[in-house]
Amino acid sequence: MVDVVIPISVSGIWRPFISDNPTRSGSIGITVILEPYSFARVTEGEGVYLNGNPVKMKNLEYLEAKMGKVRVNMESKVPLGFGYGMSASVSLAYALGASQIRGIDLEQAALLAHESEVISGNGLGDVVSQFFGRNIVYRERPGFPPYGVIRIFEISSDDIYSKPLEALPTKSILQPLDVSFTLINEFLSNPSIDKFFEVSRKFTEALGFTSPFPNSFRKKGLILKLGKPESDSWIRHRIASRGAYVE
Ligand SMILES: Nc1ncnc2c1ncn2[C@@H]1O[C@H](COP(=O)(O)OP(=O)(O)OP(=O)(O)O)[C@@H](O)[C@H]1O
Ligand SMILES: CC(C)(CO)[C@@H](O)C(=O)[O-]
Repeated sequence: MVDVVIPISVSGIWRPFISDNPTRSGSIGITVILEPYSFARVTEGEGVYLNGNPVKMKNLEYLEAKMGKVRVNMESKVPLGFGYGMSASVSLAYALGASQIRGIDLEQAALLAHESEVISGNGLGDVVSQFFGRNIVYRERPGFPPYGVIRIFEISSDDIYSKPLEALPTKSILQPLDVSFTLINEFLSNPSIDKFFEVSRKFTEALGFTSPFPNSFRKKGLILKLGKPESDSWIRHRIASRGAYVE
């Protein structure tokens, strides 16, 4: 029996880089790593369950084929498909848990989770950010290390809120926009939580996603907001100071 702990990841800027090699594919961009963590118990058996519901996705078929079947019971405070990087979290939970049961190196398992995300088209930078990252992650070069390169910004906040709106496919947000480079540089010139929200709002608006709330942006099917909202129906987050780990 293995317990795995995984943070949420929400990208505010991204630019896809897809090649024939899934290890080298991914995205550059800026991503905030958030609590609450998801918890997964991985055991011998089969079937992946998120908050008691069976999960079927291509990522898991890939991981089952590469690592053999295991059973994953996962609990998360945020839903799958909205933009919280949950497909990467489920894949990482599977891969990290199975690695301990089958005697596979942890980083090799994370690579398989990254490949499963790229091949299924569900995510590009989430596994790298959740596994190697914490706080705010700048993916300078796309792909899994050593091809991929990340830089971590030690920024903290416990004043972040999200509102899940709807599940949307990742392909609806993969249009490559050149403005991503300008906005990444804008963040790098003054890295702070306020700047992260400012550049993320500009980037997601350029993609056609708008938020009616102040100090916020819409990433795919969710709104991420800095500062307490007027209504209570939001999920509260703290920036996570640790990436995914096996307990
Ligand atoms: N109940 C469900 N709701 C949403 N998606 C589901 C569900 N069950 C299985 N899926 C599958 O889960 C995957 C969700 O991947 P997706 O990348 O959209 O989610 P995410 O990781 O939460 O978002 P993002 O990658 O934008 O952060 C899809 O392949 C979808 O088909
Ligand atoms: C493509 C993406 C925005 C989906 O959440 C994410 O995986 C990322 O930042 O690469």
